Amino acid sequence: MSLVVLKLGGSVVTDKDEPETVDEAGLAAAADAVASLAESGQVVVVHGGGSFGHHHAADHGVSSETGTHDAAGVRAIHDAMKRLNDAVLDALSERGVAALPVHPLSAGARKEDGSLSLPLAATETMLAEGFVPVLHGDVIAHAGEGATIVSGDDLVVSLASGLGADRVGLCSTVPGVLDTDGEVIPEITAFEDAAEALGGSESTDVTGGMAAKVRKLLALGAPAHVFGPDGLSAFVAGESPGTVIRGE
Ligand SMILES: Nc1ncnc2c1ncn2[C@@H]1O[C@H](COP(=O)(O)OP(=O)(O)OP(=O)(O)O)[C@@H](O)[C@H]1O
Ligand SMILES: C=C(C)CCOP(=O)(O)O
Repeated sequence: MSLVVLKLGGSVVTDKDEPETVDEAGLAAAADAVASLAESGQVVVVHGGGSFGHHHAADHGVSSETGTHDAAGVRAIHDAMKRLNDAVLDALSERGVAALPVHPLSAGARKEDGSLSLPLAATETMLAEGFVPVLHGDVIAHAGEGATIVSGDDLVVSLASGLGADRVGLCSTVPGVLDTDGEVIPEITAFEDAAEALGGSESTDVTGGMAAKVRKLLALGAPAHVFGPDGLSAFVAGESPGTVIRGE
């Protein structure tokens, strides 16, 4: 059975500029797409932080590299992500999807060099039993740093390579990776293909926006599609909307 890893960008399922606000229309469209994918194969969902995780992370001075030992701060970030995760799970379960949460804080960790170790037994067993695991960008224990942020994009890379995904999709608010004229770049095989056009994110985002996304997906070694909400149904249909990123 085919396995799809789909990331729902925080900017798709939340209003990124209003603290802790779900984008109901964006979430509904995304949940419809997951429901269609789940009818025909296995799917792992990952969602980003949007206006839930990033504001709290910035307030506590925590990023992917800079950690904290303040347990209250870690909980503030994690609890916000759990609230968003609950909203995503509710939207999926309303559509009959057997969605279950996997919280990275309780499952994985980072080594001193920043590399992510994400045990996959829970996710794998859920898939085998017909569930749809739903992970999320989170705060995670990091050797020597206390706890740092793990982005949904990092989780996608670990999941896709560890589980041997057949297709990877990242749904963001932009229709793909854009060139300096604002046109979608159809294919990226090296960072230089898009370096000039790759800035960070326009909103509060402690994990690096589109440039970091492209770097991580190039390291994946499997094709990944970056597309906007309008590309969701094409991705579900097995087409190739937006930008395809193929690592070496
Ligand atoms: N060349 C580019 N093409 C497309 N988007 C770009 C480019 N350069 C910078 N960006 C920014 O990257 C953003 C997408 O990355 P971002 O990490 O915010 O997406 P996301 O995955 O939806 O959100 P989150 O990190 O909350 O999950 C766009 O909204 C845009 O502001
Ligand atoms: C800020 C937090 C907690 C999650 C970040 O995940 P991302 O939005 O996928 O980068």
